[in-house]
Amino acid sequence: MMGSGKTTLGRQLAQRLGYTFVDLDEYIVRQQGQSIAELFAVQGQEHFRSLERQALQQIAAQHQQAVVATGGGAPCFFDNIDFMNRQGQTFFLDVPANQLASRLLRRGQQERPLLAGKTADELISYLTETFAHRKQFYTRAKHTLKGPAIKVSDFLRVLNL
Ligand SMILES: Nc1ncnc2c1ncn2[C@@H]1O[C@H](COP(=O)(O)OP(=O)(O)O)[C@@H](O)[C@H]1O
Ligand SMILES: O=C(O)C1=C[C@@H](OP(=O)(O)O)[C@@H](O)[C@H](O)C1
Ligand SMILES: [Mg+2]
Repeated sequence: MMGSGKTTLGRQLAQRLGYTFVDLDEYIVRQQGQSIAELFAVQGQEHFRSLERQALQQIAAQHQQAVVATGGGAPCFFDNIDFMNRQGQTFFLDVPANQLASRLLRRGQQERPLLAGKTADELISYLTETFAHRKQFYTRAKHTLKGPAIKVSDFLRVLNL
């Protein structure tokens, strides 16, 4: 989910493993020359989802040893979760919705078009409902890390490193 720490922890994990780090959102922003908010506003979410799928496949073809942080929606569209499971290890960061909301309130909302303009109450409702719908995709990841504050050492333990 948004705010679970994919970008932050993915970057730290890659550094610890000596792997390349790729953030799917950052890759798309650089490739398209537009922010995530602009992409949603100008061409719509559907177009963003197709760019996201294309980027995921490009990144997989470009790297052998990389940590990839996806956006929270990526595993929930097309066959992306199956595709990712075929490429390597996949992790679901299962962070409670109230924790996501407190991390994302205000600053985190601005750069995330799905959250922009929501009050605190609207944010918690949206995250709770979206999480409930998306769980069926997230739980197909090979590994789940659960808790309010997941750490890099949690990934390493699961990978026996
Ligand atoms: N493990 C963590 N513990 C506490 N706060 C975190 C953790 N990971 C990320 N954060 C904070 O939560 C916010 C969202 O993190 P981010 O890595 O962008 O999440 P995502 O990429 O999953 O949306 C940031 O403000 C970040 O500093
Ligand atoms: O959950 C989502 O649908 C989205 C998550 C975002 O990434 P983060 O999960 O890194 O915030 C970004 O891809 C876009 O705003 C949509
Ligand atoms: Mg991110």
